Amino acid sequence: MSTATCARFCTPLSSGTAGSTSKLTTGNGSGNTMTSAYKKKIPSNNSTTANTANDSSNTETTFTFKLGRSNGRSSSNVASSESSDPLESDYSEEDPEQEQQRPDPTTNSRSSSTATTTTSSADHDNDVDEEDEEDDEDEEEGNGRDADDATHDSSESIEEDDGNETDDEEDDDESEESSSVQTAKGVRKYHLDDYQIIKTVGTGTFGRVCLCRDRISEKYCAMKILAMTEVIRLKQIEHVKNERNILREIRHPFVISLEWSTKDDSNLYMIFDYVCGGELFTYLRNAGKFTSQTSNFYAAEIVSALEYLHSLQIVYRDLKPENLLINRDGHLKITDFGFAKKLRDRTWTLCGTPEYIAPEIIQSKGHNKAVDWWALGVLIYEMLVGYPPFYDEQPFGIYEKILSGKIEWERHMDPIAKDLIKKLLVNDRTKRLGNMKNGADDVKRHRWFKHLNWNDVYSKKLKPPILPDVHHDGDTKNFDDYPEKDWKPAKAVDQRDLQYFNDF
Ligand SMILES: Nc1ncnc2c1ncn2[C@@H]1O[C@H](COP(=O)(O)OP(=O)(O)OP(=O)(O)O)[C@@H](O)[C@H]1O
Repeated sequence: MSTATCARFCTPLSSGTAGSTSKLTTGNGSGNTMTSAYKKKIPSNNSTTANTANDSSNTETTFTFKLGRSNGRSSSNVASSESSDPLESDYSEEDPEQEQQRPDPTTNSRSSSTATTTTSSADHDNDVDEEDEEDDEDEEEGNGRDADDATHDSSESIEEDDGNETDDEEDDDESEESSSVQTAKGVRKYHLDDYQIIKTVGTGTFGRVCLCRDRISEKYCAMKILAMTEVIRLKQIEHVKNERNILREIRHPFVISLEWSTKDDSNLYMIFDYVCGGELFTYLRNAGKFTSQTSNFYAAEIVSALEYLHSLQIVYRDLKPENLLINRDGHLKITDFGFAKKLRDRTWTLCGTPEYIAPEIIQSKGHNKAVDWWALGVLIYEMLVGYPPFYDEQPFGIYEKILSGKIEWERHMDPIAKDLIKKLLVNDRTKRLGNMKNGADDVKRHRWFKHLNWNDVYSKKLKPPILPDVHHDGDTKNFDDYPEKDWKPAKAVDQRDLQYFNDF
């Protein structure tokens, strides 16, 4: 989710009220109960509305949408359980010549959706024997080692799907409202009361993110507060636990740092460093598009982070400008690990934001970290052009365009950047840059990054193209205002439900 924003270019499904959820049966449109659409303004007076529209595709898949991850952008969590391949049937008669419908860059609308789907084993095996083929450049050679060498138990439930693959949870005693944590300065006993909540800076499906001040260290931090009732209702227990567990494991200059997490009987709490510059999304919409140099800077920091995450077998799965925060020093911090997952092989959870979803996710083929490289291609395109390469007013239209593989190119686009995007937006993931035998090195060695010293990237030695306008570390001017009176205390969950979060 995000702040200061807008709906995405496309609009998912039907409209509703912020914070609620929706269930959609694709096909005849029956079964839709929708959720939320935020209406927000971007600071630059670009007003935006999160439009939503009824979907009318003809499959029998049930989707549950989680909306309102960002102000003005709706995000959706899709749980699909009735069809082994929910989207494929819609693409049999696609028209490859169909003109790409261009988004109006003056609207700041984006719908994001995340889908969780349980598919049949038949589908899972579709791709298992894919092999790499040589591409037209050295850097693209590979053997597709990441692509699909395993089978998967398709009968997993949504929770089981993610939960089973997050077997790195440690037993710990940190599931109290206070806990002792080893810090650089020794053991600290953390309490929720240590944090003085100052202001809401973001909202999400399950709650909100607040700027707060650590009374002990006097540092500003961001507290993500998730109402357990909502997490349970939206069947996101395992995603939230994944998020916490993965965040505890990682440390990287361009990834948000989790300081502490806890719960009480109504909420889950995660405390992060506060990133006061706001979202890259806001800067991009205000600028219209970025120069090749600016895009290159942000892309490089993302490549560095993705390489790190993938080295830990973590697939991020939600790359988009809304989830990229700009720190006071101008460097990026990737946030929102709600869809990140520790992989054993492939995973079948359908998730992401429509414009950023890779073809193999749409086709329920099982996917791996290649989806992040696909999303990087979408992101670089969006930074350079101002809107994403696959656009339609409805998610199914977006999916259709993604599968068609047809991309419209701006005449004056940097040809070297275009070459990289083309190599990332390859439908066959075994030929996708980043997912071949040299992994991230192939991306790092691409000509668009030729001038970079990657150690300098990691060490934040590159000069940031944008320095956020902030006066102090706790400045909230880059975030929208949220009426604080809108927040009612979350309901306490009963003991039985509380057990779902025993290890949080
Ligand atoms: N560490 C942080 N510092 C500053 N702002 C933050 C921080 N973390 C999150 N935010 C703001 O809060 C918003 C919501 O955060 P996040 O996306 O993590 O929440 P979420 O509940 O997972 O959202 P969603 O329901 O869309 O998945 C972000 O888009 C960002 O604008």
